Amino acid sequence: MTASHPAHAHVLVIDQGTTSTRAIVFDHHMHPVAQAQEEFPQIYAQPGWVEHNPETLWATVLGTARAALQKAGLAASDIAALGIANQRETTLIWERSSGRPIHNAIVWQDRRTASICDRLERDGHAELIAERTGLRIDPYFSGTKISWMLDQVPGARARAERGELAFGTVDSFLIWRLTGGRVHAIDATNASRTLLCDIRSGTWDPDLVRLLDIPVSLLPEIRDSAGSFGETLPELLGGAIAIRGVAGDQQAALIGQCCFSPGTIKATYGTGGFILLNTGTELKRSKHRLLSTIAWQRNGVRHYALEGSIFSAGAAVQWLRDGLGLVESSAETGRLAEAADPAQTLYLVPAFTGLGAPHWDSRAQALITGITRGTTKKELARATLESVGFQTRDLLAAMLADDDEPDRTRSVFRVDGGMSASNWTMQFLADTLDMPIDRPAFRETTAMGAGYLAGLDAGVYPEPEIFERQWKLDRRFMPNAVPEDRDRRYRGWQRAVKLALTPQDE
Ligand SMILES: Nc1ncnc2c1ncn2[C@@H]1O[C@H](COP(=O)(O)OP(=O)(O)O)[C@@H](O)[C@H]1O
Ligand SMILES: O=P(O)(O)OC[C@H](O)CO
Repeated sequence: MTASHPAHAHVLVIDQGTTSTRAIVFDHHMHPVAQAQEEFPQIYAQPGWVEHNPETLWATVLGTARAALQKAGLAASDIAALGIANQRETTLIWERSSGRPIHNAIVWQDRRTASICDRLERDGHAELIAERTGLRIDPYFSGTKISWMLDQVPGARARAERGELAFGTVDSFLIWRLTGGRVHAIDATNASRTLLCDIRSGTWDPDLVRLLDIPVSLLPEIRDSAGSFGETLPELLGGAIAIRGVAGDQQAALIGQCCFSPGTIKATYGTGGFILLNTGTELKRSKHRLLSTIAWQRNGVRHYALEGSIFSAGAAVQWLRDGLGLVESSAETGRLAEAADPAQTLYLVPAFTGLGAPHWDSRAQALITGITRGTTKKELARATLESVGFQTRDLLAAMLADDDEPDRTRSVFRVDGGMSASNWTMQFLADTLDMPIDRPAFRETTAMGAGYLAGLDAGVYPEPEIFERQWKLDRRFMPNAVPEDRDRRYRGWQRAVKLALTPQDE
């Protein structure tokens, strides 16, 4: 990107996501030069539970990082910095002495702590938690998952109190393993998803730590997203590499999409869907059940975002493919949707792991409405893809209602994630939101964002004003729906959602 940098100043990124781990090597112009990816199994031990085997995560991290370096024909000494992006909220606790986890990682989608959340809600803590953390009481976040592990794994609480255990989200766990236990740290974006961090100051909140009964010795140190996280053990990647950029994957995508200005939005459609609106250095509060979250922290200065979190986006497509066996590949859903009968109005509310923003109903049940004798997999595929558009419209409406400058907010909406490959879904999104949707040429924006943070800290990549010039459009989807049809269909979606929500008297 700047001609003065030596050609060996590459950046390696590990993107540890919900269903797969990717590693990408970028050169000093921020061009990707090699990539490796490995999927890993999801563990559904009980209904509503989702776990990952930490050793499998670690194996995929090492495997993909080594493979990417090898494909690039580079050695560790060619890498100026390592960046990490990770699935957020997913919770691990491990032994400080051995680095061995005491339990499988409890994944962000896991609902097992719904009753702990009910108790917090009943005891009147919602306001305090929202004020300090920008979050809501929901099993999604790490805090109640930590409490659950301490209470359910035999001996864990006593060991934690003796200082023998360490907690971390996936970034912390990887930093611990990569540095051989020398660094126990978390970046500010990941900390902001734990339910324990005061996002006004970027520090652990003693009241919340006490409320959830979590020994302070468990907690990692909160650091800038662009900054030093130690060095990898030389034997892991063939030489020591400095870890200099860390961010939760959704925040990393916001950076990779160059949404640096307040009012810009990115939406990532992977397993879930996450829509983030940059609100600058101002911490904005939502009146419409969105989250406030740290977008990144650099030189101790925090930037913030409003976030709408959709728990099932691509997950619903995966269900059609792997659960029902209706399609062989995810991409087939677009072709089926295209051929669906326009006269049928089917709705799928994909509350497979409850509903996130703006409903926050962890017990909501998935449902399909409008089935007739004429319904085929074509209409079901269309309803599945449409559910992503409808859920996004729910969230955009909340963002615009929270916004003092809604016109500015309607100017930049950039998409990425596996599902953004679906032209049919992106056109439906533009139609439903009634605004243009921009898809970038380089879609690994999560890795790009973490790589940018690491390269920026290493002095290899330039400041945001220059970096954002490299963002390139692949395709703009223009809205093209008949307003009456669009709004009638959306009202039908809203009716279907009402049926999926837990009745108030339960
Ligand atoms: N052409 C497509 N049409 C619809 N869904 C797709 C398409 N390609 C990928 N997906 C969905 O995108 C998801 C994978 O996206 P990815 O960003 O890799 O997810 P994650 O980071 O959560 O692991 C899967 O759920 C898959 O079903
Ligand atoms: O790994 P992804 O892309 O599904 O993202 C998961 C989110 O970080 C959960 O909050």
